[in-house]
Amino acid sequence: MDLVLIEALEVDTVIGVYDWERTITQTLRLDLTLGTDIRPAAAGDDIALTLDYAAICERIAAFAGEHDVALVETFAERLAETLHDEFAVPWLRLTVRKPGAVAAAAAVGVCIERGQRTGGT
Ligand SMILES: Nc1nc2c(c(=O)[nH]1)N=C([C@H](O)[C@@H](O)CO)CN2
Repeated sequence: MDLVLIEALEVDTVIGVYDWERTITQTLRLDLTLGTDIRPAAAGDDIALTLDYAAICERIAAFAGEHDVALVETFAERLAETLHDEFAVPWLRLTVRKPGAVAAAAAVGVCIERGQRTGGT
């Protein structure tokens, strides 16, 4: 399986378990590794035959703007479902970091893997 990468994508959203967090927008930092087979796109030099990382970044920004949840776990799980459904991603690893949430830490967050990681030749 080949991998398409998106690193340190910053998106703004309403997120948090505390009342004061319900009234502000916070920035999340996302790392995504998306499983695919890049060979058809490479053979045809055709963006339509691969995962368009620019389109995926736009979709993630829109998703963040539309959603309002308490936990980074919920954000990660729902985003993974959305990407799986809309971009036919067979496997992904998604890290969601919330910088500044804990003063003594550079960031806190979660990392999930979803889907089937198939072998390649
Ligand atoms: N496992 C989690 N722990 C905590 C979360 C979270 O989303 N997942 N969130 C908070 C607060 O919203 C915190 O980020 C505010 O600083 C606390 N723990």
